Amino acid sequence: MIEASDLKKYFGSIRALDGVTVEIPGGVNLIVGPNGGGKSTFFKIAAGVYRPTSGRIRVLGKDPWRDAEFKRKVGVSFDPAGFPPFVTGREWLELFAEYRGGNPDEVAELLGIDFLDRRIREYSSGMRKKLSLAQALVGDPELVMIDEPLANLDFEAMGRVVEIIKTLRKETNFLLISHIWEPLLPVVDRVYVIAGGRLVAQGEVTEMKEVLRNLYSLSFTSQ
Ligand SMILES: Nc1ncnc2c1ncn2[C@@H]1O[C@H](COP(=O)(O)OP(=O)(O)OP(=O)(O)O)[C@@H](O)[C@H]1O
Repeated sequence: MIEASDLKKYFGSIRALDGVTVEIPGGVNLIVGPNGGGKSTFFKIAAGVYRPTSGRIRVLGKDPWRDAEFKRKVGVSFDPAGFPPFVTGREWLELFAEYRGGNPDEVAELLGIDFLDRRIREYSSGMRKKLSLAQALVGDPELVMIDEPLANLDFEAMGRVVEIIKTLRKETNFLLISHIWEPLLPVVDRVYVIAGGRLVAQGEVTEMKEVLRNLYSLSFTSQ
């Protein structure tokens, strides 16, 4: 689904990604790692937002930076999400539905969104997160990429998102970045740890539970 080879992204002297080689198969894939480790940079290259400094990436067989067709097959939710303030949630989702298909009302119902006709500038952070998730899901894309799917959500909404992934994983692939990884583990297939601009661990979720627990307790004991 995603293949990267010696992928690098430098911002001046900052080596945000410093040679990542990875093959991410279909399924539900979770990227974790410390703040500033390079997760979002990898995500943005995979989403076609950043051009790599060097190296190669293919997502669903396409070059995300160059291939316009790519955007019809992939739904993306960034964190933080950027929206134009004066449009309504419905108008925003209609833009995505226009080129990817799908129905804004259906995806809104799935996420428990009952505020589609209000202007986005009136939304709370949790409402913005839900709209951003809806934007990634509308039109049933082949790959759904979500940066922080559970951030800013209440417990009910978190449970709903986990259930949505559980249902959709039969026909859709996911690439997730999440600091809140524990609720996601039951629906995740594989975990990747990016730190210091490098891929430092990867594996099936069953093998990675211990690695995750160690990372978590290390980050507490080192403070
Ligand atoms: N647009 C940018 N310009 C300059 N430096 C950047 C830019 N984006 C990221 N960086 C730097 O690249 C490094 C990796 O950042 P990145 O956002 O990829 O990390 P992350 O793992 O997603 O972190 P977090 O968990 O805090 O979101 C950091 O040192 C960051 O300061």
